[in-house]
Amino acid sequence: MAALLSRLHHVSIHVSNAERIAAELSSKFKFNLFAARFTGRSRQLAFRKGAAVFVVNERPTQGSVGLNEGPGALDKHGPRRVDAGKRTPGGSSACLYDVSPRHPVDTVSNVCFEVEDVERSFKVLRHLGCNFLVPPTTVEDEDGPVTYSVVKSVVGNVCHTLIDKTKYRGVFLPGFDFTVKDSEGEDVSCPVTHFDHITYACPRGTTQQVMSWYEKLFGFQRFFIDSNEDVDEGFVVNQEGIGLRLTAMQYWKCSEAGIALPSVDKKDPDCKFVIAESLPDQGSNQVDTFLEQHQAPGVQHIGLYTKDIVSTAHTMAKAGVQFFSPPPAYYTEVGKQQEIEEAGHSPQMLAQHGILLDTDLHQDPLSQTASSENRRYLLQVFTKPIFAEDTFFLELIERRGATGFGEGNIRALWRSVQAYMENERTDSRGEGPPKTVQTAPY
Ligand SMILES: O=C(O)C(=O)Cc1ccc(O)cc1
Ligand SMILES: [Fe+2]
Repeated sequence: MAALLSRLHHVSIHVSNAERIAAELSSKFKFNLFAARFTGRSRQLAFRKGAAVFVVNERPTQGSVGLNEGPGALDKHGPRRVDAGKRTPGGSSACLYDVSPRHPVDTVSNVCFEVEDVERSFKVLRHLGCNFLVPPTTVEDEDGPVTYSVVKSVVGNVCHTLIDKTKYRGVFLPGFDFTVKDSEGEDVSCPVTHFDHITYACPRGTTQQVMSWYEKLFGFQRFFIDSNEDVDEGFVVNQEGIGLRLTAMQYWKCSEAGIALPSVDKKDPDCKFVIAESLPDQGSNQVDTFLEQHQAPGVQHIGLYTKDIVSTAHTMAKAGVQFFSPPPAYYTEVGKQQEIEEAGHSPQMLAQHGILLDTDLHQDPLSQTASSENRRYLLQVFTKPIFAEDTFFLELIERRGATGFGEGNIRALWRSVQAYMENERTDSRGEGPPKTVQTAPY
């Protein structure tokens, strides 16, 4: 039996300069800083937009604490409690609810999940051979206790904090102080509601191992991105210089149902996970670039779900977010133009910010043709890398019925990134004038 997850709680970023990424998240991506924790050695800043929460941790530059040296590090005597009664919880620990990674570059390295019972999860997972970096540890403040534990994932530097907040009445976590109350109302110009998916960049040949790990330990289930996808191969795009293998998995929120088996009580799927690996002999690509520059497998991008991608991209672009754009021909190609119009959008509006549209022609088994009612759409736009290296980026995604990832969008994204790496990126580093990039038609 796996340890089931109630829901995704937050995603934690570790950077050398918290101020820079904090400014990006709040002024450009319109996240609200709502809680913060400062110690002599570190800063942790929590930002949210809808249910999507990022915690930005500043890497201590000197005398940093290693993975297994933290205050809650696992000792040979099993779990130990840093416990009750503290008004200022967490003492001086550098990264409460996380480990301070010794990672050489900025990175998104912890995906924190809520669970119902950390002690129980710990026992189950340890029995299944899981590697714990922090044993169950309780911290509390006047709003009650929270118990957490940190487990190392099979993917590069990724860790998962498992957290039980069921007895906690506060808004975020003990140890964090509230900053100005963020506006609770919906931001109509930028309606991002939650994390849609998290994509890992992994080395060739490791997808199966990653899938099995998440299946066995957390009960994740495979889902097919495409109806023609091969069970063993995953969704393979291997043409015209694109060499990508994608495999997707998800879990079901199970908090309200107690520990129900996902197959018995299918609740809404929570954030999906995508494993991306490159294929050989297709030249340089964004997955290998990530692996080189990040110096490990890890979180390559996160899809932010929005109810209105046009308005969100417009607001963010005005605030300075840079998006990848496909070549203008994408929007003037007859088939694509018609597809965009049939979906109720204007090619000009989508072109303005590089928004891609894919149609999933879901054929009703009883009907001969795919009518407009069973067309499902997927709109996506990808930002340029957020950190100094070509590693992590964000994506905006609006789903109109489509649940997977569009092959056309993946191709368009791939080409835009390729063009950027060969052209703009070198140009922005002052290495010569822009070159004309030849791209294949869509
Ligand atoms: O399409 C998406 O949003 C995905 O998440 C799939 C994906 C994964 C990795 C890439 O380098 C490009 C596309
Ligand atoms: Fe994505």
